Amino acid sequence: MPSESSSSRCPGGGSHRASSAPAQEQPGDRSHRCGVPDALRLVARAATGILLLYTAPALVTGFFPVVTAWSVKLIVDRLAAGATVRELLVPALVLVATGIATGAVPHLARYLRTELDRRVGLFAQDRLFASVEGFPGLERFENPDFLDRLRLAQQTVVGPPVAVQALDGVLGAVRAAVTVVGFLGSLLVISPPTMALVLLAAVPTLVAEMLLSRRRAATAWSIGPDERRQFFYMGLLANVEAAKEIRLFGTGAFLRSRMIDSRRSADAARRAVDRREAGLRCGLGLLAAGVAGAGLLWTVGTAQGGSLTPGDVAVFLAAVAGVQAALTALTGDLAGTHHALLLLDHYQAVVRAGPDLPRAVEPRELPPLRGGVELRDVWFRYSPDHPWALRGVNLRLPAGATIALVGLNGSGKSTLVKLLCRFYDPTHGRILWDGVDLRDVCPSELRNRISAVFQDYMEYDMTAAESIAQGDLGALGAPDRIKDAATRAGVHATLSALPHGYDTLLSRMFFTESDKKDPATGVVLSGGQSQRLALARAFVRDRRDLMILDEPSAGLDAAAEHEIHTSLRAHRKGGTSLLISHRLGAVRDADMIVVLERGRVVEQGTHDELLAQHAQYARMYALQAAGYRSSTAPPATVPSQAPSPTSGGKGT
Ligand SMILES: Nc1ncnc2c1ncn2[C@@H]1O[C@H](COP(=O)(O)OP(=O)(O)OP(=O)(O)O)[C@@H](O)[C@H]1O
Repeated sequence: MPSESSSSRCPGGGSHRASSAPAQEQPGDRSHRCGVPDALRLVARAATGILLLYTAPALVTGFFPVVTAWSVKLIVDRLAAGATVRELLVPALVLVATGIATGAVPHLARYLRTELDRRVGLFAQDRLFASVEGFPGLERFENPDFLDRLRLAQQTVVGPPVAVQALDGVLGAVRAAVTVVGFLGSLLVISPPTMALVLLAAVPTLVAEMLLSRRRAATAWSIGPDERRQFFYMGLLANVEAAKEIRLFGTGAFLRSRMIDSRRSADAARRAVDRREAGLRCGLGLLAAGVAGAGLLWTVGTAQGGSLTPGDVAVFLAAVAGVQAALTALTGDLAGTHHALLLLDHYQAVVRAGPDLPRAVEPRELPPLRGGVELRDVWFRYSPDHPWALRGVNLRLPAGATIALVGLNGSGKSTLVKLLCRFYDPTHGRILWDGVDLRDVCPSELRNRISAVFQDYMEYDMTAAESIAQGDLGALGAPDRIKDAATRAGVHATLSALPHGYDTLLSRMFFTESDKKDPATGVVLSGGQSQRLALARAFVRDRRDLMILDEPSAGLDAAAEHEIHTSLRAHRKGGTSLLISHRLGAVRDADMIVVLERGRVVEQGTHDELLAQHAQYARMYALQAAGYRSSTAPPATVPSQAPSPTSGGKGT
């Protein structure tokens, strides 16, 4: 169990506190729900100065419609009273100034807004991926709920960041509220009955707009699955990997119809809301026109009686239109803010998720491997809902030995490797590195001592040298190390012959308009060559204590796999290696072969010892050897020394 005491630093792993991994948050979990202050804090941390510059004019513009109406009123009233030019000058200048500001401020605000988007986007993106990079384990990457949340969180940082959208919504709502209050206050001063009339007309608008925005938000969420399906089919139809099967199986039309069905279904939901919105807006328009008309008749009549001035009539008309427009904007802004905050929830949940593995308070140093790695009664399942992948594994990997792990599909080989790298912790039991429990060491320190090629190795869209140096970034400035690793992986000749040698880009993704026709811009390696490149990536860091090759050679022929393992042993004399392979002949020279079956170690020993046991290993080996014989008949009995399956088909 992780020990508990004061905090200390773990290189690359953050501070250590005794804590178990936080419970997996679900997308529906609202315990950390974001509010406007969270959005503001994020924007302020990214760009305080621009935030202040942007906020002030954005709010001031709320007064413009009211100031304009009052200026018009004063001019009209003074004109009607036969005022002099001097008396008209001030309201006229205010009107002109407001007009200029109304024309200029939006452009300035737009520039500040885009700058705010850029800075907040950069800050939020860096923070999001720093958090993701900080998860030491793999569980979250294999959890569909978390992946869904991560996908939504990524959406919040591409395009206009949602924190700025939330800020904009709030500013818009405040601006609209300022306009409404300004007009109502003006009418209260001029004529309380007209204010009551405008207020009365505003209530249905407000209610209708709120209902509409709620329905729009509900529709946006309800069509989410349809939209995701649509994107899935779009991606599939444009994907080079899928293209082979789609063409061969002739499923293109089927997939396209599914994509279109998803779109139709989403469109139908949107259409229903649009229709409702159109009907309601027509009603609101009629209501506004009715109120404006009735109010106008009343105010004109009152003005004729001398109780209201012509300017009061102008303010009334501006107020009816202004309040309706401001209320529509207000509800739209509030709905926009609500939507942005819901998305920000996902962002914050990822950023605040914390490490996904328990952390030792005082991490122990991991010494270079002297004795060995030992698994003691290790049980593991991916979650309580999953069956056990490892069931009480007891195994010792002695330092300096080459150990092969074999077994049928699903027997737990890759799972065991994931535990050795501490991508997960055992559910029960312990893994000891020279007696030190892996739970008590910093994951980054452990991984510093390990090199590996995984079954699902990566292909990087980088130059050949950069791609190999991903195994050890220190090799970036050391071409000899890169060449040595490539030579050992049997890919040096291929890479040297590329248009720019090791500096050739292994991708056709990043060409520009000018060099897109130049084949030297980038090349695509074959599957087997890519696999050798992945091996070179592992070899470039092979001064590590433990080398793991998890089926590194599925794309290579049997002889090539044998050659790789032989070369590995020669270069790693004295080093500890764990080899996983389905080709038993390729690993027959290992110091120890361990057979896994349904998560249990069922046999272990040297090749000869295991053959002598006439058990599962011997059966598997005989079966594979039979596949290499010229005769297709299975062997009647298990031979004591079957021919090597790596003999490349030149069987007996
Ligand atoms: N991410 C995962 N989530 C849930 N179950 C998993 C996950 N990965 C593997 N399993 C399950 O754990 C068991 C062991 O799988 P594992 O990949 O370790 O087997 P393996 O021996 O490496 O198989 P193969 O030879 O096919 O690579 C299998 O039942 C598999 O379905």
